[in-house]
Amino acid sequence: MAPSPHVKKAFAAMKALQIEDSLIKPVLKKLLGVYDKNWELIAEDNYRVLADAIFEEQETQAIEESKGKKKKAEEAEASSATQVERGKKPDPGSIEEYEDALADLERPLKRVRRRGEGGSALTSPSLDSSISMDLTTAPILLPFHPMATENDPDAGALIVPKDEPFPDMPFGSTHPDSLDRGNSSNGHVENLAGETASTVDGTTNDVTPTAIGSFSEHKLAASLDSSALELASSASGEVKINLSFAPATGGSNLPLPSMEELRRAMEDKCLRSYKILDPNFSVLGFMNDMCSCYLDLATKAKDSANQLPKDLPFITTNIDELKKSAARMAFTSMGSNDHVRDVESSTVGDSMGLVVVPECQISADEWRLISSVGDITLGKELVEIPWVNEVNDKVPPVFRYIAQSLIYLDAAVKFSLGNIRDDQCCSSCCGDCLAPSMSCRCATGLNGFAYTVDGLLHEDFLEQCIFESRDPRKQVMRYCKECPLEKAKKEAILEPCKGHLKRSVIQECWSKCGCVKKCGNRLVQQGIHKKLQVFFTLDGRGWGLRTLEKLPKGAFVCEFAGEILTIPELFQRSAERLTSPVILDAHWGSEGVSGDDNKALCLDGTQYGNISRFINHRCLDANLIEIPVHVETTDLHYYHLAFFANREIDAMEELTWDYGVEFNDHVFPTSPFHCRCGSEFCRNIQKISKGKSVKKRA
Ligand SMILES: C[S@@+](CC[C@H](N)C(=O)[O-])C[C@H]1O[C@@H](n2cnc3c(N)ncnc32)[C@H](O)[C@@H]1O
Repeated sequence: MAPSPHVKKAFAAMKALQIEDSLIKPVLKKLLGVYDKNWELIAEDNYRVLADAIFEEQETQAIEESKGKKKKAEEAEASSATQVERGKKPDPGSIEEYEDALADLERPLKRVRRRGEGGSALTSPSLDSSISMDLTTAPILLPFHPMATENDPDAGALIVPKDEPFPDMPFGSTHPDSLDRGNSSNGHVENLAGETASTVDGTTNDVTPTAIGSFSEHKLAASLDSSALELASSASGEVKINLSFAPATGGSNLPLPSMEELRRAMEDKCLRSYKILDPNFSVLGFMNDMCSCYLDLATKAKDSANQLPKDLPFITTNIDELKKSAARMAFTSMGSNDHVRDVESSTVGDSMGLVVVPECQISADEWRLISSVGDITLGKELVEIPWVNEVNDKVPPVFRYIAQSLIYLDAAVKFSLGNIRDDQCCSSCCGDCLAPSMSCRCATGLNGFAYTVDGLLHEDFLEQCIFESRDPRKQVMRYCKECPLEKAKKEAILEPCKGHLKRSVIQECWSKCGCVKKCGNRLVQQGIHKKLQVFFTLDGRGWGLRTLEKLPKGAFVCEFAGEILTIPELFQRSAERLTSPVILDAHWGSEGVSGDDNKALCLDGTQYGNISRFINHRCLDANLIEIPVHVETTDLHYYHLAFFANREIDAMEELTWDYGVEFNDHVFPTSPFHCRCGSEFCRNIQKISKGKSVKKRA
């Protein structure tokens, strides 16, 4: 009979994965039986099920061998051979025909997957009693250990899982008392019934029962390599994966996802991320993804933005690992030595088997960091802004995301309706002030309407702003009688004002206007709409912000939000720690601007800030321009600082703005940096002497 092309293809696919022919044959035979010779299913995803099944078979064999069951395996093999000998009619396309043809092919024994990595068995049938993780049926135990609080005295009790399909399985669990009692911390793992489970070194311990259940004797499988996976297997080969799940403090009221939801989310993630047979697939990454998915599903269901950390759980295969990076697992291949160190330092006892994860607390800031992988804004903007790090294992600095600037302490910012004169707004109009039929008073403001109906800056207005900031011939300087910056230095002799650049400003419709929220003259106050991403730069500038979509010239990107500080507050703060201030000096030196200490303001986005705190500096030819925007008050001391694209910006381009810093001149007491902007106009290279204007930013 001519060789079946199906079988031939299957062998070729496995050979490409450097799997020995002798391993393929028995497994393929079984698969044909399981799948009722449905080649379509077997061939899916480049014979994924076959590869998975072979890996499983290998693992099964390894386990059986170690348990002294080699003999049994040989019998099974012999029995299957006898069946063939007895003249059982070969299946159409039987693999026997290909043995000869494939016999002389090279058969390197290299495994596709790395040590410590398991095959995904999410969709492949389990051929024998092999190790598998079937999320559709196998329970994933989530021991939940809230600490008892005044309001919830019951917290701290173990939650007993419902309807365990595998009642005789031991579990690695994090007992709330495990650290205190000390008797469960030395190389043994306690099952849910409080019985003692054997560790891999065979020692046992007695533990006071704390929950229901009865367990037969099983050996605990060693965790894969030194990873933090908590796996337990029974003699029959069933495996349970323990996700330690505990709140940081207090109780949890998260609407937890079902196992089915989790399975679907993980499958989706695997399909997207791992491309099935990718040699880089790792179980550890998979497990961490699963934890992240679980957390995502749970926190999405509950407005995570408003959650206090004490209400939220953390889920971990190893808490230190997760603390360090939720995204790290997905973004980088973690150094194995690091990982071992993490496991060792975070586990109690020296068990090489299941690890007992101590009840860890994570700080509120760490929690925010972990949970913000998908959206660094924590849902506080209209759009999600993810962060990625494809360079190293760093996570973004801890800060509190605020979409709008907030007064720190003494800043005298007045938002009052009385401040807005009737002739400064369009109280009689309705709808969209940019609509052609509208004659709106705001249009007769300083610059008319700055925006087009398409939501972009008018070209001529943008050009004017660009000239004002870049072209010394167009720059107008204003000088304070007593400059707040000089005053704040508190030097014996007050230095004269160095001058402040006069800038064109935008006046948006404000609260007294009768137009709708969606009015075209309310662009900045409508918030971020562009797809942005925080990423780690390759050239030593730390984190940066880039756009994931093409931005037209004049598009609004974001505003600079931070704490509103007075200048004396800024100087005091800068003496204590690093600040990233933006001075709101666009009107300084003009009429109507007092030298009052509490009215000269700046924004500091270091601790409380928005996405703009990640925008790096570029000398002169940055692609963003910052423009003052008056939104809720006519008070010239306070305005929003909005970033617009000053040219068309490609998707994935980094967004930059010129901080206005002169690298050889330290007006503000903040840390200077060595500029790596790469611009041909870089002031750090040219070492231009004293600047033309007061720095906007230190
Ligand atoms: C507002 S932060 C920008 C985000 C910052 N890269 C981060 O990782 O958080 C300003 C700091 O970024 C770094 N930075 C920004 N632009 C830079 C440049 N052109 N060259 C070198 N470092 C830069 C400096 O450390 C600077 O103090």
